[in-house]
Parts: sequence; structure tokens; C-alpha cells
Amino acid sequence: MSNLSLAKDKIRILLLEGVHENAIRVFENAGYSNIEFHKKALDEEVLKEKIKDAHIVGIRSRTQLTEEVIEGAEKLFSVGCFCIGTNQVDLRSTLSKGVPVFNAPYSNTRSVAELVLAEAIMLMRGIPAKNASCHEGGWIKSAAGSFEVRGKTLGIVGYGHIGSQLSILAEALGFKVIYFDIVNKLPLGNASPVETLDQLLQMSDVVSLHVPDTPETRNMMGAREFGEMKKGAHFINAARGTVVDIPALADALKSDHLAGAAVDVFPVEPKGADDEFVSELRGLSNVILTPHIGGSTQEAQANIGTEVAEKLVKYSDDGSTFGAVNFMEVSLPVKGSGTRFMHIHENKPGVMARIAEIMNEHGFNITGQYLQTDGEFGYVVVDVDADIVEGQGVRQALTDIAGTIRLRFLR
Ligand SMILES: NC(=O)C1=CN([C@@H]2O[C@H](COP(=O)(O)OP(=O)(O)OC[C@H]3O[C@@H](n4cnc5c(N)ncnc54)[C@H](O)[C@@H]3O)[C@@H](O)[C@H]2O)C=CC1
Ligand SMILES: O=C(O)C(=O)COP(=O)(O)O
Repeated sequence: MSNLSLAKDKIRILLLEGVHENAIRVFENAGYSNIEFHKKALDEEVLKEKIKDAHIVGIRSRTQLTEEVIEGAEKLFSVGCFCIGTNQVDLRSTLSKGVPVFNAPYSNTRSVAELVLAEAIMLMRGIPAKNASCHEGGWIKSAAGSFEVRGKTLGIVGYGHIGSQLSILAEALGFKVIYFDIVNKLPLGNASPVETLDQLLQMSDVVSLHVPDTPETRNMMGAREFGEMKKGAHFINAARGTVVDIPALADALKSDHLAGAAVDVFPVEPKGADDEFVSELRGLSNVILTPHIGGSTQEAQANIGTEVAEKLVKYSDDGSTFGAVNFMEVSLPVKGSGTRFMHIHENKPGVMARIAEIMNEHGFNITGQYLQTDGEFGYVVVDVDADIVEGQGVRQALTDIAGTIRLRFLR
């Protein structure tokens, strides 16, 4: 009689947006061979079709896993965001379907911080316009509007992994660093927190955003906020496009209130190289435009490929949800002999008692039980000393427990 876990070659893995080949290596080394790889994001209709059969999906920031897409993903049991941001995934729908979502919270932070620092220098020296002019045969050899960054004030909005790393690097170059965060954050080096966003805007020569996309950060930089910035200051956004009102930024630049800007992320971004990039910022000579490449370095992508794939493998093999962004976190020992199963359920009284009862009825001894609940949902991983196989009615009995969302037998 066969084991109840799904064989590894039957576990279908859909990897999109050209995630690094390290991810494929990690899956293959762990025995997973059923991998479909796409270099680009898929159109929504194609995505809906492909995701129907997928157990594991790996994406980057482009693919939108909306409630509707998740709804049709009947077999999906985990999602890997091969990036930091997880705003592209409906975290609530995935949780309620029992699908943990993993990301790589650190692997590309350095890449973003380095790019922002370089842009700060380029903007303070007026390089975008000078570069463009040279390409046209011009020669703007002038110090007008060009400044060292030494002694200038960099205002960092969002002092998390990227913001705080930027703070250290910028200070080493001579920037005076101030920051604003809604959470109390330990100032690194000589950086100082300020009380309000407005204070930061009024004090900074360069403002750089490093906040996530949340309802509170949407359009947090609009006409009023740009008006609060010093005349001649510079603005950088490598966080999320939704945080900035782009027409208001374009106005602040065209009116010469701001001296320059560098923007890596946009409210609407092209799907790929064949799709035209449309923005009010195009053609402004004092603006550096980059195609959402803050985290796109060889080092970052290779690390992310490994990190996220390892989390997905650990979850698939052992049930570990450590590092999940939307889900009850359970860190587990590697499964030993016997059977391990996971049961994701609505957090109602009686579920755990019923699981114990079913094991008892079959004469199985529970050797390990790892439970986490979040008020609304519960996640338990159970180890028993016996090999649970087909024909014993265990799967059906566990599935029949009221409130069961998902049941999976691990290897
Ligand atoms: N351009 C690119 O390629 C990349 C962009 N990103 C973006 O950068 C963002 C930041 O990344 P991390 O620093 O790793 O995130 P993080 O979560 O470590 O830090 C975000 C910080 O923002 C703060 N924050 C949240 N809401 C705020 C508000 N309304 N006002 C002020 N502060 C607020 C948080 O308290 C936290 O300290 C990501 O969420 C992602 O959207 C990340 C990597 C690459
Ligand atoms: O890590 C993030 O949040 C990013 O924005 C990078 O996204 P990407 O993997 O380059 O699509």
C-alpha cells in the first residue's frame, strides 16, 4: 500500500520572471524535477491557466497573485517571492487557502543601497543632464549647481534593512543622515531620527524612500510633500511606485523646485522589454530613470535564488514555515521515521482533540506535535510513529474535521 505523500516528481513547480538558476539547482538537489521555468511574467490569463496545476510558484515583483488568481490555484501549496516586496501577492487570500508565502528579506538590500548612493552623487553633480548633453555633442563644463555630498543632509524615509544600510554607507561618504520611520529604530552611526516626515523633507538635501507598499504609504509623496522639500533638493525612489504621485513629482521638477530625481519604481511598470515604458518623467533631463533594477545584481539574484528555493524546499519536505510572511511560523526538525502530516485549519475548538482521537483510533502514537495559531487559523504538524498508508481511512477522517483547510502528508 502506498504512502500518502505526493511523490516529489509529481510536485509541479512554476518559476516565473527569470528567477536565478540557483533556485532550479536547489530544487533539483532536493529531488524535485517537475520544474517549469519562464523568463518573463505571464499575462494574467496564461498565469491563471498555468497556476491551476502548480503546487509551488516562484515569482518576483511583477507577477500579481490577486485573490482571483489565488482562487483558481487549487493545488497551490506555497509561494516564493524571489525578492523583498510581497505586496504583489494577496497575503490574506493565500493565508485563508493555507498557502504560506516566503521572500528574501535581506539578499538584495546592499544592491539597492549602493545604487541609491551612486544616484545621490550623480544627482548632486547634475550628471544626468551633462551626460545627455555630451552624447549630443555638447560640453557643459560648469560647476553651477554641482555639489559634493560631504556635509549635505540625506533624509531616509523608512529605516529598515535598506534604509539603515544606506545610512551607514552614506555617512562613510560624509553625508549627515536623518531618518523618519513609524517604528522606533535604533540610529546607526551618527544618524538621527526626526519626529515627522515634514521635518525630514524640510531639512534634507536628498530624500530617499525605503518604505514598503502599504495603504499608509500610497501616495505619501504628493504635491504638498514635494512643496515641503528644500528648493534645489533631490528626490530618490527605489521603494515602490505607488508611494509617489508621479505627476506631482514631474511638476516639482519642471518648476525647478526640485533639482533632480532618480526613480526606479513606477505605479505601472511594463511587463517586459517589448512593452513601452510610459511615464510623465520621460524626457526630463534632470531625472535618472531605471527599470526597477535596484535589486538586480548578479550577487543579489544568486543569493535570492538559493534563499527562497531553500525555504520552499524546507516547507515542502518538512513543513517548516520559518520566515513565512503571511503564515503561522513553525520551525521543525527534519522528519525522522514514521509519518509526518500537516493540517491547516480554522482555529476552532476541537480540531486538535479530533486529530488526537483519530490517531488513537488507529493505534498511532504521536511522537511530535508543532502547533501555531494566529487567532483565525491554526497550523499543526504532527509526527506519528507508524507509516500511515492508503486504505486506512486516515486521510478522509482528517479531511472531514470541521474547519479543515488543507491536509498534506510529507515525505
Ligand atoms: N527597487 C528595487 O529593486 C527594490 C525595492 N525594494 C523595496 O524597498 C522596500 C524596503 O525594503 P526593506 O528596507 O528591506 O524593508 P523593511 O521592511 O526592512 O523596512 C521598511 C521600513 O519602512 C518603515 N515604514 C513602514 N511604513 C512607513 C511609513 N508610513 N512611514 C515611514 N516609515 C515606514 C518600516 O517601519 C520599516 O522600518 C521594500 O518593501 C520594497 O518595496 C526592495 C528591494 C529591491
Ligand atoms: O525585492 C524587491 O522588492 C524588488 O522590488 C525587486 O524586485 P525584482 O525581483 O527585481 O522584480
